[in-house]
Parts: sequence; C-alpha cells; structure tokens
Amino acid sequence: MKTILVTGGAGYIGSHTVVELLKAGYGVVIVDNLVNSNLAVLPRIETICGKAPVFVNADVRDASAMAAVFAAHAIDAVIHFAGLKAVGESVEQPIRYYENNVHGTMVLCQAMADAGVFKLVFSSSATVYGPDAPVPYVETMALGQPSSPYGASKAMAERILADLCVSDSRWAIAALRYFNPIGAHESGLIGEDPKGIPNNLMPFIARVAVGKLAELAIFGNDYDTPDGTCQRDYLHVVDLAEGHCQSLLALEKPGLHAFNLGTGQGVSVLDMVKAFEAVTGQPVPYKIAPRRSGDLPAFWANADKAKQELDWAAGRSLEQMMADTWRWQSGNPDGFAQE
Ligand SMILES: NC(=O)c1ccc[n+]([C@@H]2O[C@H](COP(=O)([O-])OP(=O)(O)OC[C@H]3O[C@@H](n4cnc5c(N)ncnc54)[C@H](O)[C@@H]3O)[C@@H](O)[C@H]2O)c1
Ligand SMILES: O=c1ccn([C@@H]2O[C@H](COP(=O)(O)OP(=O)(O)O[C@H]3O[C@H](CO)[C@H](O)[C@H](O)[C@H]3O)[C@@H](O)[C@H]2O)c(=O)[nH]1
Repeated sequence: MKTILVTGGAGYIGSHTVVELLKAGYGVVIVDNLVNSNLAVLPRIETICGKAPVFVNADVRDASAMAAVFAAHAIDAVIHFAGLKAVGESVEQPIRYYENNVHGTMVLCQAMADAGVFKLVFSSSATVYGPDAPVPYVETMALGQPSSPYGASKAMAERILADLCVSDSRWAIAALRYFNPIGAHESGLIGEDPKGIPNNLMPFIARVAVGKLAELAIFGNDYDTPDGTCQRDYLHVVDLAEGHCQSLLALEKPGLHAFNLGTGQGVSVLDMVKAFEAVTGQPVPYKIAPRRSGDLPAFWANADKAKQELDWAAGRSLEQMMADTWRWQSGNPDGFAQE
C-alpha cells in the first residue's frame, strides 16, 4: 500500500481528496495546522470511508516537525494543499501570504529531499495565467503576472518547483491549476466551510439560501459577456479530488508537469444563481453591485491535456454541483462549527 502525505488535508479540497485516496486504497497522513479548517472533518471522513487518515497537527513551515513526519511514516508522494487562499486578504497581508505559500512550499520540498521523497502534487491555480492571457487558458502559455499576492505566490511556487526539477532529475511534480471548485461530497458530510462571510460565489449563494445572509451582491452586470456578468469554469470538488489521484500516476515521469483541471465551460454568475434555484427550489435574492476590484470578465480551461495524459475529465454536471452544495449547506447550516 502506498502512503500519501496530504498537507492541508483537513481543508475543503484536501478533505475530499483524502476521501478519494482512502477509497482508492492509499494510506494517508494529513499535516494541517487548522488555520482554516476544523478537526470535526476527521470523523466525517472516517464515516464516509470506513477508515481514517493519520492526522498530524503541524505547520508545513516547521522544518523539524516535517522531518519528524517523514521519519515516522514511509511516504511515497506528497499532495501539497496547505496554503492561504483569500485573494483580497493577500492584498492586505502580502508577507503573510508569501511566507505561508512560498516559504511553506520550500520548507516542505527540503524536508522531502532530505527524506528521499521526490514525488509532489502541487495546488496551483488558474490565476497563474495572469490577467492578460487569452481564453481558454492552455498549459503551453507562459506564466503571467497575477495581480494579487495570492496569485503571485502560486506562480512563484511553480517557478521554484520548475527550478527544483532542473536541479535534480529525481523530482517528478504535477502543478495542478484549478479553475473554480465548488460542490461537496454526495454524502453531505463534508463540504466547504469558510470562516466568516464567504468571499467566493458558491458558498455565498448557499448561505443566502439557508437564511444566514440576506442577499447576494452580484459584482457587475456590465462586462462584455453574454449576460453582462462574469464567467468562470466551475468544477465539482469530487472531480477535482479524483484528478489528484489520477495525477499521482503522472509522477512516474520526472520533471514539472502542469495540468489545467476544469470543465472547459464558462458559466455566468446569473446562470449560477438560476441553476441553484432550479435544482434546489430555494430562492436566492440578489442585487447588482459595482464590479469587484481585480475580477476578470471571463476565463475557463482548455482541459485537453489532463484528458490525454491523466485520463481525467470533470464529468459531474452543474446540477450535481448545486444539489451537493445544498445537501451539505442545509444539513450543516453552521458547517463544522456546530460540533
Ligand atoms: N478553493 C479554490 O477555489 C482554489 C482554487 C485554486 C487553488 N486553490 C488552492 O488549493 C489549496 C487548497 O484550497 P482549499 O480551497 O481546500 O483551501 P482550505 O483553506 O480549505 O484548505 C487549506 C488547508 O491548509 C491548511 N494550512 C494553511 N496553511 C498551512 C500551513 N502553513 N501548515 C499546515 N497547514 C496549513 C489550512 O488549515 C486548511 O486546512 C490551496 O493551496 C489553495 O490556494 C484553491
Ligand atoms: O459575493 C459574490 C462573490 C463572487 N461573485 C462573482 O462570482 C465570480 C466568481 O467569484 P469567486 O470569488 O467565487 O471566484 P474567483 O474566480 O474570483 O476566484 C477563484 O479563482 C481564482 C482563480 O483565478 C483563485 O484561484 C481564487 O482563489 C478563487 O477563489 C466572480 O465573477 C465574482 O465577481 C459575486 O458576484 N458575488
């Protein structure tokens, strides 16, 4: 049995990936400092899978803690989710973001090399293409100039990982560039649980529908898009989790391999509201508000490379994303905090 170290495995995408890894027969060791997650996710994972991951409460920037994890467990590969992800917060706290996302990745990679582990899957983002890239984004495009420290931290980390691969041919790294993951596990037991008022569209819609927030503010309806609202490539988080399992197979080839993980379809904010209402029967009151600073009008993935090289495609429908979001939100109106 292969054992995967999952940093940030208590978080939103990490917890769904841990479920898919356990189901696929991997052993899993989670390292998470719980800065944006809750221990209550762990028994939920065990309920879904019938087995539990090992959990280590540690920070990936803590070199001695990471050395101890590699000494205690025979790790075959690492999936590195641990990072901070709020775009607006990163503008206010750039050093915290670079320190966590870039330095954290460097400390992890050094601990891996010291332990003789050279297979890594890295959580990157569509934002690394930068604001000027033509749509759809394709992996052959150069890294752009992301406009937020968060986006820049992901592009910097990718550059460091590329340099690492040049320095030592034992490294095999997949940089997975996620588009907009939404939805929840179909059990309704785990899902996205942002602290405070959500920044992202899907959890905001879900909180309006469950009565925790009064109305959605749609940030701009005067973009040059079919209905004037921004378009994004929303994919089901369980599809994304499966993409991580598939990408582990690509780690047989040395070097840095970038993959877009998205559906290849752009969906507007208004279409998201309509789809949620149609699937759940819950009204989502909204108002049109000014544009949000830094938002791009529209982007989506060219996901052909993942299909060809990973045999992966985001197959779950928008309807399923909405149904699963609502099952999670309505069954857990206070998220994991109620436990
Ligand atoms: N959700 C998205 O839309 C999205 C899009 C593109 C990329 N990503 C990236 O994917 C990864 C996972 O995102 P998510 O949505 O699951 O976020 P999340 O906040 O739910 O999960 C991140 C986890 O990492 C942990 N963590 C943060 N810093 C840590 C540190 N220094 N040491 C140990 N643990 C730490 C947090 O406690 C949390 O459990 C992040 O790197 C994020 O930047 C997310
Ligand atoms: O309350 C809200 C929240 C969002 N939106 C709109 O909904 C769309 C999606 O916004 P999200 O915040 O959900 O997602 P983004 O595409 O802005 O950002 C996401 O994708 C980025 C990739 O470029 C980064 O990875 C980032 O971390 C991740 O949150 C945007 O047009 C936004 O203006 C609203 O109208 N109202």
